[in-house]
Amino acid sequence: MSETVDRERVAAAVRELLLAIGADPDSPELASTPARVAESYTEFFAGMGQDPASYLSDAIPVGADTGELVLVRDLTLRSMCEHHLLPFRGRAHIAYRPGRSVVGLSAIPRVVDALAARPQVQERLGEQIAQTLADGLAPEGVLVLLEARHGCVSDRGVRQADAVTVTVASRGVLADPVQQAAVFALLGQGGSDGAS
Ligand SMILES: Nc1nc2c(ncn2[C@@H]2O[C@H](COP(=O)(O)OP(=O)(O)OP(=O)(O)O)[C@@H](O)[C@H]2O)c(=O)[nH]1
Ligand SMILES: [Zn+2]
Repeated sequence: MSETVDRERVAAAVRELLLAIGADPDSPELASTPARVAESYTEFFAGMGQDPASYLSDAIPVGADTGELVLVRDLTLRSMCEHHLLPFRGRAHIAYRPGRSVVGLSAIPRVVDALAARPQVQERLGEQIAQTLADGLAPEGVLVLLEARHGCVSDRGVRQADAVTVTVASRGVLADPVQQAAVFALLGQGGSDGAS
């Protein structure tokens, strides 16, 4: 993994930003802020230097032993909206019908994180997760359900503090509404209390 965030450049930009809003970046209160924000940006945008497919290289062959459905639900979703550079946060639920292989369970949140820690829109993020899993696991089907609250919707503009956006991206047999219904039924059986 290579780090692509240039801390010095971010810090210089934040200093400019503080000046632009009429604040004094040299005041004791704000003197460390540009460096702190730069450090935060290395976390927020850590996915920029990552290849999400690399987390799927250790697929576990299972052949006829493969179960019918794998659902990894209630993953923490953290991303950054590309329009306003404000966070959107919630949950990701990933289902797939395996082909000849499955993948270690921890690989799935790593794929989600690598694609989420970039400037994103929710719909594209869901599609990219679905496509990465479809390419890397050759499953019979994939379904990615994301539910998130967007800072740009809750804290500015329309200021809808409770609005949750739900998106679905699917591939293969899980693009079929009847098969999707089985996943939605499982998701409806408790566990998640919605985006947080
Ligand atoms: N489809 C989609 N829209 C998003 C997402 N995140 C933010 N948006 C929307 O992107 C739009 C950006 O609209 P613009 O007109 O360019 O910016 P704006 O004037 O700040 O928009 P308002 O939020 O309506 O004030 C807004 O409607 C946002 O709510 C996302 O993940 N998916
Ligand atoms: Zn936004």
